[in-house]
Amino acid sequence: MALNPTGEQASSATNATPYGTLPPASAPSTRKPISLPRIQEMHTRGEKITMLTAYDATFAAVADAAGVECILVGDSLGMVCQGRHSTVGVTLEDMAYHTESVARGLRRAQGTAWLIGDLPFGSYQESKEQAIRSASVLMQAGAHMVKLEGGGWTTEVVQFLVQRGIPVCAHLGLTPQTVHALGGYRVQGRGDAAADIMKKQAHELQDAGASMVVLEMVPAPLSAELTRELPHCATIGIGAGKGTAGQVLVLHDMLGVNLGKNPKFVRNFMLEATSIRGAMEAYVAAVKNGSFPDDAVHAW
Ligand SMILES: Nc1nc(=O)c2c([nH]1)NC[C@@H]1CN(c3ccc(C(=O)N[C@@H](CCC(=O)O)C(=O)O)cc3)CN21
Ligand SMILES: CC(C)C(=O)C(=O)O
Ligand SMILES: [Mg+2]
Repeated sequence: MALNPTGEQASSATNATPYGTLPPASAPSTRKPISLPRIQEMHTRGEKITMLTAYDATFAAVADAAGVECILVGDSLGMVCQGRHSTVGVTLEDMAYHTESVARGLRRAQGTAWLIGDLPFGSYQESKEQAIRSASVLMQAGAHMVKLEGGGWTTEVVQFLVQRGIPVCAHLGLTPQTVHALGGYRVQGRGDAAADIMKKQAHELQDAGASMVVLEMVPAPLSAELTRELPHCATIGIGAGKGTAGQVLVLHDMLGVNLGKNPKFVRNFMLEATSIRGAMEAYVAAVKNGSFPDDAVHAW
């Protein structure tokens, strides 16, 4: 039986290719594209936002069909696709290539996901002007939003991009591009002093117009507090407990395929599914109903 790219049985053979049957180009989409106002509304209502990384057209289309609302073309591709030990070596060209592939996949599948492109190390640190040049490359590759790591010095960069019409996702806590300065992939924001700095940075980023912020390896009480304190900036947690507006995982991690040891915040959703699409659906369901992440495993 022919399968279309989203893993469903094809209903007609009108769009057959040697590799399977594509949905007809004219098929009306029943879902509305995810927009920034929709993400804001989910945050306001407390409906959990789901995000997964994807690096290619097919996985992006399957994640979209599984109901994942946001797809991040993460610079984690440097680790999971390129085999690096960190994300530091990833270039803007690499990010543009994968962003274009994902954007094409979503277009072909008539996907509705919100597409976020990660600005890689070295592509926004030099100046606001460098940042907007780099962000433009990812937007022209098909991203709807760009993400950049760090707080404090990034505030004016975020404001510059947002004022020029580029939606921005910030990223606080463990910022993998600065792993060498942080001394390893470890929890951030522990203790009152570090928590106060993160809170200040998060408020500045919201005020600068960041409409999302990834909180990576942050103590659960701190990320829950930030989520309540930032009504205009949806918090997306990874190893940050269940109190955030949404969750993100690296695609390969949640499918149980890896080159080494997984971070302990990862859950392998293939163990409760019989297909990749099923695993993604299980992830969406678990985030929506609050059963992922799990308090015991994901508290720092
Ligand atoms: N496959 C993959 N998954 C990710 O979540 C991920 C990437 N790659 N690449 C970019 C960053 C790097 N991240 C990482 C990488 C390693 C750990 C890790 O080893 N954590 C250990 C040690 C914690 C500690 O020392 O306190 C853990 O047990 O969670 C965590 C996050 C998260 N991101
Ligand atoms: C882990 C997420 C948040 C990320 O930045 C990436 O995949 O690069
Ligand atoms: Mg990243």
